[in-house]
Amino acid sequence: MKQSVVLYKKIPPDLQQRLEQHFEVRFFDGIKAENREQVIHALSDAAGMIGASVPVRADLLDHAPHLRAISTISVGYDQFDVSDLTQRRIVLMHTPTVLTETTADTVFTLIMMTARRALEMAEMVKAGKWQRSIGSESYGVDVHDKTIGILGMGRIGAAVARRAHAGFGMKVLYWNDMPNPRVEQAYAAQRCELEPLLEQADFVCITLPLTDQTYRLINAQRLAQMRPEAILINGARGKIVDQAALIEALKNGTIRAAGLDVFEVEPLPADSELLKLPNVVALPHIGSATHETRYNMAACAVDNLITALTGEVRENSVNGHLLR
Ligand SMILES: NC(=O)C1=CN([C@@H]2O[C@H](COP(=O)(O)OP(=O)(O)OC[C@H]3O[C@@H](n4cnc5c(N)ncnc54)[C@H](OP(=O)(O)O)[C@@H]3O)[C@@H](O)[C@H]2O)C=CC1
Ligand SMILES: O=CC(=O)O
Repeated sequence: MKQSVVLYKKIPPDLQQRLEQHFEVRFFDGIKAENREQVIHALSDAAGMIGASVPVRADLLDHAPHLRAISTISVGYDQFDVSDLTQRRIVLMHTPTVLTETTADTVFTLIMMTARRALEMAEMVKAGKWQRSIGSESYGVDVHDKTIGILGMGRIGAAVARRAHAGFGMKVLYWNDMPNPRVEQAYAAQRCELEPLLEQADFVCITLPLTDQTYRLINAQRLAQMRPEAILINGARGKIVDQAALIEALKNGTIRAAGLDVFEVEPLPADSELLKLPNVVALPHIGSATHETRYNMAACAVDNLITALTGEVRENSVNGHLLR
């Protein structure tokens, strides 16, 4: 008899078929109040789960006594309590690498849009308000030859550093718990403490995971350490920034602008003050959202679940090494 798995995000039909070759698949379009009882029922004999964008914690896991693997269609895994999963002997799989370049492109999109005020200017043109040559009040700032400060020099941070160094001639500073000799050599990146990085960078880019240590890392005090001309880019997780403090800093000119793909609460409420600020570019968490990359992530996650439940986990596991 096939093992049963809960699929809680829509994936391309050919990938669902690949799953179905190995498992009995019970599909749910997300996990929400309306279908929670049915999900819990399906979890009662499930060996695996695969999906994204939903916290999967003890309130669900307590109903899944046979669960052995969860495959998240994301690289970030802050929706999970890894030590609880490990205690339950559930392996957590994720999708690093396949989304690195696309997410770095999104970070650079935010850098360009905020620096050149592309959204404001495009909205002005669309509104039919472009009636004469623009004046200095509408100018942006250069990106090339500036200093970028990258918080979290992992996969995505390094891909951002490559674009900054090779494409824009930028000086690269970074803050990371361990040195990254490869980026130091390849992109002349310099590792620094957080405070000097914040004091020097024209662009501060967050590419860190959300953890207890990084929660609200960028608070009012750290925003005040940034240059008034500096731009904050968050392509990682909203909760790494104190959003109320950021709104204040953007309103009172502590920093120039912010480019945000992620927010404390998602979807960002339509009445958020952030949306009223002209110096904010807000995207709906689209870091990896291209057809190619989302397909590759789903394929990676499907293969991860198959390996975790039928083979030997060698890569893409968050806690596999703790379970051997
Ligand atoms: N907006 C979007 O759609 C997307 C957002 N993301 C987010 O981006 C994050 C980063 O992804 P990725 O680059 O693949 O992950 P990596 O693990 O490769 O990089 C994270 C880096 O941050 C460092 N780091 C972690 N904690 C700290 C800390 N407390 N202090 C200093 N450095 C720290 C890590 O160092 P070390 O390894 O030495 O601990 C590592 O170098 C993901 O966790 C996810 O949340 C990812 C993809 C898309
Ligand atoms: O936010 C996206 C991810 O893959 O993590």
